[in-house]
Amino acid sequence: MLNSITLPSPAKLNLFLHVNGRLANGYHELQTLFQFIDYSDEMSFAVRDDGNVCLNTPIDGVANNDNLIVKAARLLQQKTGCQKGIDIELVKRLPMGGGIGGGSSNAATTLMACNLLWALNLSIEALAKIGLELGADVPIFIHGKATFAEGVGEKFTDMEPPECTYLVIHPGVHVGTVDVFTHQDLPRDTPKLAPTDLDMTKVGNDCQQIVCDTHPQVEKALNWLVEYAPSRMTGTGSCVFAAFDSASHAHQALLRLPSSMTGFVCKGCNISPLHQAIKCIK
Ligand SMILES: C[C@@](CO)(OP(=O)(O)O)[C@H](O)COP(=O)(O)OP(=O)(O)OC[C@H]1O[C@@H](n2ccc(N)nc2=O)[C@H](O)[C@@H]1O
Ligand SMILES: Nc1ncnc2c1ncn2[C@@H]1O[C@H](COP(=O)(O)OP(=O)(O)O)[C@@H](O)[C@H]1O
Repeated sequence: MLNSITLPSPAKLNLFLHVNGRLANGYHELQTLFQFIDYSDEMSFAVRDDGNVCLNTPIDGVANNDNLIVKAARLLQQKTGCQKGIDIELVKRLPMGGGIGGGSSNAATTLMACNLLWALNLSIEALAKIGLELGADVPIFIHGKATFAEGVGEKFTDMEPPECTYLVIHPGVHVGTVDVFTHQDLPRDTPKLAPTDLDMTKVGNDCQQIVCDTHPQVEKALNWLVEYAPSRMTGTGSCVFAAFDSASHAHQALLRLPSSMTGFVCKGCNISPLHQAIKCIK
């Protein structure tokens, strides 16, 4: 019986992001293409018999009770009546509030790991439904395949975009998702696309302009990156990315990055590194 496990908790990019409308509950209807990247936090889990959920590596500025990791494990206990607990260690690499989904990914990895270690045998669909209660982006990390997502991000049509090499830049600012979605100037009326009609040359990120207006550092990062390749923001920001024709060209550009920004080179993955790792264990 498996008692402990170490898993990656990868980031995602929104290769495009359209806002199609606003629902009565204030949430927005979106269309987006999610792709995972091979740049991840690392999470280790070990079963406890006393029922406690212990995150032994707290994140600065995030109380453990507010941490999506702890919330995910407790929600799973509550949904299943499981009496077991869990010790969790996190190595944080993903910038927070960067639109690359670190918190949501950590929650998804926790749900997947506890499902295995507590021998709950919940399906991916059941875990994704539980994950949606924690955040709109959690289900995609449980789904684990690059996908065209609709609704608030829970209706999926799987796709296989090219697994490009990306340079991802963090402009050194945090952008709050709520601030973007409550901004009066956010365009909210982009017509819906049929997934089969998706043409990547004709789509963009509807949140990008207002984030550039409110956070000039994001615009600066986009303008720096566009000298090398077409650049775009992911999610509600603040990270921006561009596809490069080789890892060495991306690393050469990274060496010239202004000191106010940080960045990393990664590769797009149409199967999440989390799911690749779990497949190797099973
Ligand atoms: C828009 C995306 C695209 O990937 O942005 P990023 O957060 O990744 O940048 C995500 O769907 C975000 O997902 P997530 O970060 O899990 O959002 P949640 O915690 O569920 O919601 C945070 C807040 O964003 C707003 N929100 C979120 C999702 C959505 N479809 N409509 C919204 O209006 C709501 O105000 C909500 O209170
Ligand atoms: N495990 C976690 N990792 C990162 N952020 C978390 C976590 N738990 C809660 N949060 C909160 O969620 C916010 C958004 O984090 P994150 O998911 O990294 O950004 P984004 O949604 O922009 O991709 C953070 O600023 C933090 O306050």
